[in-house]
Amino acid sequence: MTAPPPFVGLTGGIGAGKSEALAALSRLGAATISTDQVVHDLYEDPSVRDAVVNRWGPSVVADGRVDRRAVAKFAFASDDERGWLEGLLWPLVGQRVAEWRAAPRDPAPLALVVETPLLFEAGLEGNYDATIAIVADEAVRAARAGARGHAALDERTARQLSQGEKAARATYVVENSGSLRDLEQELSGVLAKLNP
Ligand SMILES: CC(C)(COP(=O)(O)OP(=O)(O)OC[C@H]1O[C@@H](n2cnc3c(N)ncnc32)[C@H](O)[C@@H]1O)[C@@H](O)C(=O)NCCC(=O)NCCS
Ligand SMILES: Nc1ncnc2c1ncn2[C@@H]1O[C@H](COP(=O)(O)OP(=O)(O)OP(=O)(O)O)[C@@H](O)[C@H]1O
Repeated sequence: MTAPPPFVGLTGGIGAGKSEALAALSRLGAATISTDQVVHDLYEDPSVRDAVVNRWGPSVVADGRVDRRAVAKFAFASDDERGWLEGLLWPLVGQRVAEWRAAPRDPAPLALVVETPLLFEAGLEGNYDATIAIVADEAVRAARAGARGHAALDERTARQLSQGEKAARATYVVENSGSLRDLEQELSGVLAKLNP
């Protein structure tokens, strides 16, 4: 029997380029999943929608759908509120990722890569065969994140480890201050190391 593909956690600061890295890894032959996207999908689940309405009231729903900007304002207002939301969502995200990981794939991908912004903060590194931190110059990252217009950007940042701490803990550190082509090339090197 051949060994299963390496199970890899990908993280990085807000705006460092995690989503672009995930897209590049997919082009290079990895199977990928984004926990941010899983969270977005979970908000379509009526039981999740009802739970956030029960907690914060009807203003978190617009036209029948959860308004994530409104949720962010409530969730990042205090550690208790943020902790409540993470307690609701993280087990559900874990279940979805486990199902995704177990799905049969033919041909086998070069790696199974999970984008997880809070990988180290949540203590998940032991779940993975290897971890990748995407980092970018602070000014580049701030400009990219600022352009996104995230609600409660400072509070999100405060809940995360610094780029330096993420990089120190990761198996591989990938610099993304240059072009998308440079990013893909670096990630190609990481995939080669993961598949000696
Ligand atoms: C607060 C929510 C509604 C904001 O949605 P929004 O579309 O504005 O942002 P999105 O989900 O795309 O996240 C963008 C970035 O924000 C940061 N972020 C998201 N959740 C958190 C958090 N709990 N703590 C710190 N940073 C966070 C991450 O860097 C992430 O990449 C949403 O992020 C959420 O429900 N977060 C709680 C669940 C969680 O912890 N998700 C992280 C992955 S499991
Ligand atoms: N190397 C690059 N060259 C040009 N633009 C880039 C590069 N890397 C990322 N970007 C752009 O910067 C923005 C943020 O990148 P991306 O969404 O991949 O980061 P992220 O870490 O997933 O961000 P978030 O934390 O906001 O989810 C996007 O608009 C993306 O297209």
